This record gives sequence, C-alpha cells and structure tokens, in this order.
Amino acid sequence: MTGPAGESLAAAERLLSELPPAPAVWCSGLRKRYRRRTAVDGVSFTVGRGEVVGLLGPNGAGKTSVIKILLGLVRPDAGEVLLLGRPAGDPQSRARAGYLPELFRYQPWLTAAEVLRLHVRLSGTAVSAADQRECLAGVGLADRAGDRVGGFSKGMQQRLGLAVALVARPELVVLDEPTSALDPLGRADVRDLLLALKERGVAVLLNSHLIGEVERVCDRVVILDRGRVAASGTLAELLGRRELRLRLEGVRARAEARLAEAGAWTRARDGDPGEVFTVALAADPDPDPGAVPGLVADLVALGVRVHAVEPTRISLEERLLDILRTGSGEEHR
Ligand SMILES: Nc1ncnc2c1ncn2[C@@H]1O[C@H](COP(=O)(O)OP(=O)(O)OP(=O)(O)O)[C@@H](O)[C@H]1O
Repeated sequence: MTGPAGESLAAAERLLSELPPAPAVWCSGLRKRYRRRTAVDGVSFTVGRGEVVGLLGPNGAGKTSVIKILLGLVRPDAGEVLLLGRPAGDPQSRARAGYLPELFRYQPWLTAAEVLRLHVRLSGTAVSAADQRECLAGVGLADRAGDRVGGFSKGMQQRLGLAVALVARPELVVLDEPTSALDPLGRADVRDLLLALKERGVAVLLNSHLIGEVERVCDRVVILDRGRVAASGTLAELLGRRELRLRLEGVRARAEARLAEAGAWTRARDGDPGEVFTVALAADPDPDPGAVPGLVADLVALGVRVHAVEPTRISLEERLLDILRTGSGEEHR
C-alpha cells in the first residue's frame, strides 16, 4: 500500500513494535465448574516475560484446571486468557508455548528421538536434527535417543516430556509437576534447566508440590486454595519479615540502641557464651546488602564480642501452611 494510508499503516506498525511485549500469561476472572463442583473460582494473575512463577496449593485446589484453561485445553465457564498476547488455544500462541502435562504418556513403540521429531512436526517449527539431539542431551537422555519409549522408566518418560516441552525453543513453558517422577539428581537437573530458561528470558509457569524447589527458582508465587487465589506475590512479599540471630557478649546501652536501629529486638539469656539477640529486620524487597556487615562492625566498635550471626527467614512452606490454615494471605492478593 502506498500514499497516506500506507504511511499511517507503517506508522501504526512502528508504534506497535515499540510497545513492550504482552505478558507471557494474562488471565482474568477464570471460572470452571465440573457438575456441582467448582474447580476454579475467579482466578486472575499474570506471568511476565522472562518471569518464573510458581503455582502452589493443596490437592484439588484447581492448579491443573487453571493450566489447562490457559493452554486452551479446557474451556472456562467465564473469564479471559491471553497467552503471549493472543487468545488461549490460538495456534500461533500455542506454537510458542511448551507444555509438560501432569500425566504424560508417549507412544511406546516410538524411540525418544522419534517422539521429539513428531512433536517438532506438530508444533510447525523448524528445529534441526542437531538441536533435537542437543535437547535430548539437555534432559539427560543423550544415550537413550534410539531406545523405544515403552522401555523407559517413569522418570525417563518425564525427562522426555521436558524435552518435548522445550524442543521448539518456546517463549513460555508451562510445567505441571515436572519432577513428580524424578530422583533427587533429576530434580536438581530440572532446577538447573529452569535457571537456564530464566537466563534466556523464557517465562515459566511451574506447578509443583516441592516447595523448596519453587522457593529456589521462582520470582513470584500464586497460591490457589479451593479454586481461588489465596495469596500471590514475590517471595519477599509473601515471606515478609527477615530475622537476624546474633550471639553477642558485652552488650550495653549504646549497643542496644544500635540494635534497635536495625529493627525490633529481643534478648534470650542462655550464657553459651553471651546471649542470643533476635532482630526483626524490616520486610524489604530490595534489602541493603551492607546492613548486616554494617551492624556487626558498629557492634564490634562498641566493644561487643560477636560470636555468631545467622540470618533467618520463615520458609515458604511455613508461610504456605499458614495461609492455607488461616487464610491470612489477603494482603498480597
Ligand atoms: N475432568 C474433570 N471432571 C470432573 N472434575 C474434575 C475434572 N478435572 C478436575 N476436576 C475437579 O476439579 C478440582 C480441581 O482439580 P485440579 O486437578 O485442577 O486440582 P490440582 O490443584 O491440580 O490438584 P493436584 O495437586 O491433586 O494435582 C478437583 O475437585 C477435581 O476433582
């Protein structure tokens, strides 16, 4: 198109290309009932580009249902989904999203390499044979590429599932319980894989019951309970208060004042040697890395003998149980 109409179209396209990309996942007001059972009840959240978000919650909370709605595999009764800026189920967004289902089963008569080739064909993306081999190697199946899947252990099939999810170099990866069949070494491999994806700017939505895993790799967490978002936020927001435990000897008034500057403190006399001081540091998503060394240096300058310094924080598991038992996650919804 030429002339003024062509120019304004080009200008509009330029403007669009300068806009930040749509979030990897955006969903709002999702609802789903199975007969009389409500599985998903007004769920909204986003996964930003390059962000790793953990979906947590007890059995039956609705995590898999939400994931299936996002991927266009289940039709919601209400609500909207945009996957990489397009409606759920749109072939263009699905081709750019990798998915490892909770229940995976691959054609037992095919070899691992054939399963991968099949999924590459289905995704409509061009992935070279060398890249496919590399992908299998990345999940620890390099020497099983030519073996039939029927002879694979559950863990090996799950590794293959990961390769299927990752082979077409997706911009978003949705992993539903990716380590349920893996041994501790396999879990560590997946953790490394997730960190590598994060480094490449790939967005990840991870459903896992392994809270330690989620705590290590996720930027943000969405906690579902009975179909609703019970809490969501960054780990710093959800875990809140950090504590510093110090074993100190010779604390006098000026040192006490310095401790109070750092946060509200308590003292427990146990004489082994000195006393244990617990300082509640303020919740800060971007804490000053010099705060603790600064406090220790000042205490030493005030004549205090510092025997031990131990930063502690409530674990995600403790917080999750707290939210699920008391519903006290409201402030971060
Ligand atoms: N196809 C279905 N037909 C009927 N009910 C279903 C179906 N899929 C899910 N449900 C119900 O919806 C609710 C949520 O299930 P969902 O699988 O989404 O939970 P989940 O959080 O993924 O659980 P888990 O941690 O045990 O995998 C459950 O009560 C479940 O029984």
